[in-house]
Amino acid sequence: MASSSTKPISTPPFTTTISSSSQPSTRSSLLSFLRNTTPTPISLKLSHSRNSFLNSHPSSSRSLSIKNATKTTESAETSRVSKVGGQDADSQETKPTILVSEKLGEAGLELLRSFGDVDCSYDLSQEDLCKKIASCDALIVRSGTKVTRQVFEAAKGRLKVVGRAGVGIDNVDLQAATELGCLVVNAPTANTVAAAEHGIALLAAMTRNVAQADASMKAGKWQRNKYVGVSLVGKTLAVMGFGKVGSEVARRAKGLGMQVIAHDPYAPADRARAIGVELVSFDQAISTADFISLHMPLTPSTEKVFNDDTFAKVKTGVRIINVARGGVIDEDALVRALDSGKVAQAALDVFTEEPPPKDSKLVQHERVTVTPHLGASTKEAQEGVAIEIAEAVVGALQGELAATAVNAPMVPAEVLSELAPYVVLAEKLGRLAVQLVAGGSGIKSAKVVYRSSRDPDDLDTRLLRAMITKGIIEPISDSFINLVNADFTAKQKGLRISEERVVVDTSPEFPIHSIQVQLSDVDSKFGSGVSEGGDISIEGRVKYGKPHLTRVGSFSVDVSLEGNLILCRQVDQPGMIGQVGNILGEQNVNVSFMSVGRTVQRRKAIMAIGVDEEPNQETLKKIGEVQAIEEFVFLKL
Ligand SMILES: NC(=O)C1=CN([C@@H]2O[C@H](COP(=O)(O)OP(=O)(O)OC[C@H]3O[C@@H](n4cnc5c(N)ncnc54)[C@H](O)[C@@H]3O)[C@@H](O)[C@H]2O)C=CC1
Ligand SMILES: O=C(O)C(=O)COP(=O)(O)O
Repeated sequence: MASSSTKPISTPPFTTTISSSSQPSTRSSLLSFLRNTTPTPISLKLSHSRNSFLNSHPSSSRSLSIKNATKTTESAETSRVSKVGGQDADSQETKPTILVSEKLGEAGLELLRSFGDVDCSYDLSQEDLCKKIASCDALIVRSGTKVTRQVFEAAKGRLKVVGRAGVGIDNVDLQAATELGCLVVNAPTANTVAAAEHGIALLAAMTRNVAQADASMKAGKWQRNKYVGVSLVGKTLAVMGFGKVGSEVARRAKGLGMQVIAHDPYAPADRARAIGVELVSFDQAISTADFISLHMPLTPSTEKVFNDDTFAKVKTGVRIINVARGGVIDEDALVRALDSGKVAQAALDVFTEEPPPKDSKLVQHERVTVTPHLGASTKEAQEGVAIEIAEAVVGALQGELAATAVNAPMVPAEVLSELAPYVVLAEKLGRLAVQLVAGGSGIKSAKVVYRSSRDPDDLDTRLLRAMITKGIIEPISDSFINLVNADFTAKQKGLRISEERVVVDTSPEFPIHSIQVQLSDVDSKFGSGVSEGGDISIEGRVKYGKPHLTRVGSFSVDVSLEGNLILCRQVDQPGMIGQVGNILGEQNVNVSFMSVGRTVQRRKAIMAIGVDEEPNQETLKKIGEVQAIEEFVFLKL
């Protein structure tokens, strides 16, 4: 039962707080970012017909946590890893299965092996990949594996994370991954220098005909006049895509005495200026350059941006280097431009189809230098990439947020550690608010109000918003909801989430003073949860690093958000805490926290009771029968 020790927190006016019990650490809560927990709302008094949205059912028990995942998977290979059946998975030793479908650096493999069962199966056909994937928790790929919708569907919900050991994720169907709640992470930094160096190597090799001259000598020839090259110094290089690789190429090209211009619609001008590069329009870049080096990702908007029209605008005799993706060039158009002399030479590391057909005109072209997608292939880059991706995948399998997530809010580590307790709070508030909704009307809009003393630009709320969305959607959806697909699922369900920032005069040491979740145009099964404005309204704060519920409707309370929660509205009178506490105690339900909030003394009060266990129906019925209690609701956190 509750002890009578008072927690040293400042309570709002008219609020009494009694607490016992240890609280979950923020870290353990953090681990649940990518998990799916499934509360089932139960309410007695004032519980009318359930609205269509809520009616949709309690959510499934799928989870991104390894333990739960093995619980729900039925494949033969899973049972080899763990046969937990219907038992409590916590008591089982389970190891995740990680499929590595392309060669990965040894240091990364070691890290993965220390955590899970690693299956290195290279050169799998799509069919074999689809068969294998149903028994895998993670998949690690490079550019050679196509992770299609078919693969995600074949995973039947078990696959939690796809790790791309490199930058480009054009071989992964991100939309399918997101819809099915599978996190995609990449390793964006470890191969930047390798790719840039390869770009420079191709540039130099192409202009001095190194590959052609080498082949000629090996064929027994000595052709000094045939392989006269062109110089780089003083020439203009256009870097298309001024990101990590592009800017490193630019830096190196400047060292070779080239003039460098760049085109990138999203690159900040000051970064370009800092290394003496002018950002220009696409047309200006291609029409003034002697050399064009491609460094943009392959996306629907960059696919075949180099086509007949583009080649018509380039300087005659231009030389092209592509270490980005083959698909950004229309390869047939490039062959035409080479044949016509519009393009003098090309150096290509990447191709639309890899490997390209043996009779590819482009590969066979005399003025084209080719390498088989070697941009990232240095020992250093491969070790770095392997470690970067192994860490991200292991973290994701443990339920942690990945700083390199491609299809979930990505938050820098320092921001994440500051936001962590608010993230836990955000999900719990969403979860509580939705459990107060009664039947009759679907939830169409939710509003989140963040009160903070920080400048709006200084607070990134994407992660909080996603967690509130997850909290709202999860209890009312039969599909698997996590941080990855929460927004997508909310949109599918027609739920609009708006956000408002209110600047308050509190200590800027803390990023957020309070978070309020309001659900409008819905009926509540707990009338006291409705604010004066008519919305279901729940507000919380982080206190001493822990999430607290501080307001329900227009009642101030103060209860630590852990375990489960009972909210009662009663006539404010002595003995209420004791009566309810006794009922719970008789059933061995431990009270972890208790708080009474009232508007006017001896009139209405709200009692918020944190309970470790879930009271049975009998216990809840007894609480409902206490005379002074007018309504109450049991909520799972
Ligand atoms: N050949 C190889 O082995 C390697 C190839 N790559 C390729 O290089 C690409 C770039 O890598 P990073 O620099 O690390 O990525 P990044 O994300 O740092 O840079 C990409 C840049 O392209 C820009 N961009 C996007 N759309 C554009 C457009 N329409 N026109 C011009 N710029 C546009 C972006 O704003 C961004 O600044 C990757 O997406 C990958 O496809 C990367 C590493 C190795
Ligand atoms: O990182 C990238 O985008 C690359 O293209 C490298 O590809 P790879 O891992 O060598 O197949």
